[in-house]
Amino acid sequence: MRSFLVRSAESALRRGGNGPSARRLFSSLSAPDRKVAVLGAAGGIGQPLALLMKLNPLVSSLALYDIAGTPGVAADVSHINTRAKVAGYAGEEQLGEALEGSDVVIIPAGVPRKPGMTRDDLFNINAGIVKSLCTAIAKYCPNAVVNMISNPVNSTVPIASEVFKKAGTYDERKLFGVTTLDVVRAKTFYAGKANIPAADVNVPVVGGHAGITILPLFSQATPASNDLSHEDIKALTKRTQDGGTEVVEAKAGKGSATLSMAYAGAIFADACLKGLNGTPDIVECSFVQSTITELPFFASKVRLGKNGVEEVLGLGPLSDYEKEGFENLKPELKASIEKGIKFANQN
Ligand SMILES: NC(=O)c1ccc[n+]([C@@H]2O[C@H](COP(=O)([O-])OP(=O)(O)OC[C@H]3O[C@@H](n4cnc5c(N)ncnc54)[C@H](O)[C@@H]3O)[C@@H](O)[C@H]2O)c1
Ligand SMILES: O=C(O)C[C@H](O)C(=O)O
Repeated sequence: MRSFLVRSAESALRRGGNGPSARRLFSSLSAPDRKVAVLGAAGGIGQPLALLMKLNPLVSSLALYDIAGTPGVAADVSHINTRAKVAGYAGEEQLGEALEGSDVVIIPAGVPRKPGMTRDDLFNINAGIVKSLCTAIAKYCPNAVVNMISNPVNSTVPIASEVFKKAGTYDERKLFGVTTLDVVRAKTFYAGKANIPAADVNVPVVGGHAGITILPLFSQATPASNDLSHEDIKALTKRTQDGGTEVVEAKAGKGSATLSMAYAGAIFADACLKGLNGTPDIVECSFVQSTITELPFFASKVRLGKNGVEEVLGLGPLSDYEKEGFENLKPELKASIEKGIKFANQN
């Protein structure tokens, strides 16, 4: 078994990996059995995410669930000669079986934006979807780590927390809003402007996942660049905050980011799996229950471990521009969190 894993990881590296992220994604060589379930697996994110999770040698079992279409996706992905055994589940009656025994559940289920919409415009449809999926998670895999991708993340994560609280299964260390795409974008845009290889760059992104609630901390970017003016930093911040809208407009009615999101989702799920497996020093940004501000949820760097969140890390020193952004984002983020909590308790 070990030599199979070594060969899978090495050949994945040879084929695709040339940076720290790719190396981290494919690097573990002797791993315990781990089941990952993707809910919404037939969708624009779900399909490439299923592919990337099938390539991850940390995954031994991959359950692909959607309301329809998953048997085809599962048959297709299952022919790839990597470790994970793949099964497709379609329709609510198969949801329990898809979830049972899962260590990590990734949720990209729900409708995406069209041009002119905000993420909050998705609330009415996606809140109900997330609520019913989380009710099933509480029943069938209450100990799983949950990676919430469905928008609006600033509200869907609080909805999930309330559902789990009501079911008596809430463990704040195991609920994550996936904000990795904001980090991926901040790294790419910064690298482009500073003329640094993208794979070498790190940029924390804090706050939430919508418009001004997305706060990239370019003052903490590594490697530091002395070539960027304040105007450059403002433009990079705005582009990171509007990155989702940039894709929605370019797709012109055919949805939002799917491929970059699948990449970001795979990076984050890999970090969660590494944490569960006891790999030390796994740190990613994520929207989690937090006490680093007065808000109950906030995205920041978190250290991942055997139980999910091991430590919520502080914000570090902020520039004056970032301090202003930090104060400005709080009212909108607070309202989105409260909206999610209210929905979960009234419906
Ligand atoms: N967190 C992020 O950074 C981020 C990035 C991109 C997109 N998103 C969000 O992810 C979600 C999905 O985007 P997409 O482009 O994949 O959309 P999509 O429409 O292509 O796919 C969504 C899938 O969800 C499925 N679905 C709907 N109801 C379901 C249910 N009850 N159970 C299981 N599956 C269900 C649909 O059948 C569909 O296959 C959207 O809400 C989008 O806004 C988040
Ligand atoms: O922008 C969207 O609606 C999708 C996603 O949240 C993104 O950031 O790309």
